[in-house]
Amino acid sequence: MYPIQLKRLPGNEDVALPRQMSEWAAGFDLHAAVTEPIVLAPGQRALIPTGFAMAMPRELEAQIRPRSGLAFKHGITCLNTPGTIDADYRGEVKVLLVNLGQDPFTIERGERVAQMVFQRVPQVILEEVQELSDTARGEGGFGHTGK
Ligand SMILES: O=c1ccn([C@H]2C[C@H](O)[C@@H](COP(=O)(O)OP(=O)(O)OP(=O)(O)O)O2)c(=O)[nH]1
Ligand SMILES: [Mg+2]
Repeated sequence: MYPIQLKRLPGNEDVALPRQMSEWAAGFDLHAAVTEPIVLAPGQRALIPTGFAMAMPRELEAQIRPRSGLAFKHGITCLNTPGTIDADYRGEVKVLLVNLGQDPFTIERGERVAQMVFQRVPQVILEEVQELSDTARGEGGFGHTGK
């Protein structure tokens, strides 16, 4: 269990903090902290505030992912999915939504607009070399094994 600290930002006492909607849910749903409803026209994007900031151990990241129900029913998704929350970020968590549907979609205050999944990030060291190890795949990619 990793401890994650959440800080509610002023004026958002009425907006729920991230929460799991079932006991084993991978994602914590994020609630919109918009001050008034936002109408997203087809093709339009908007940065949605969530009303909180957080601190997590450095070996973690948080991914902001779409909710499949909003995507399926309304074409609402995260433009930068999965969004990346760095462990050292202390600003408000925001959700970049885009409307890929055919109808305007209204985002109400308190509505669940996305979900946040925590992941461990391996610590790595990048080193520049002149030669890479040989493999059977070599440089083959982008479908070279067939359809
Ligand atoms: O969906 C997102 C994506 C990012 N962020 C915040 C947290 C993250 O740590 C920071 C930077 O995100 P990212 O690295 O994806 O954006 P960038 O364009 O590279 O900005 P920066 O130069 O600030 O790293 O913005 C969000 O609140 N929501
Ligand atoms: Mg960045």
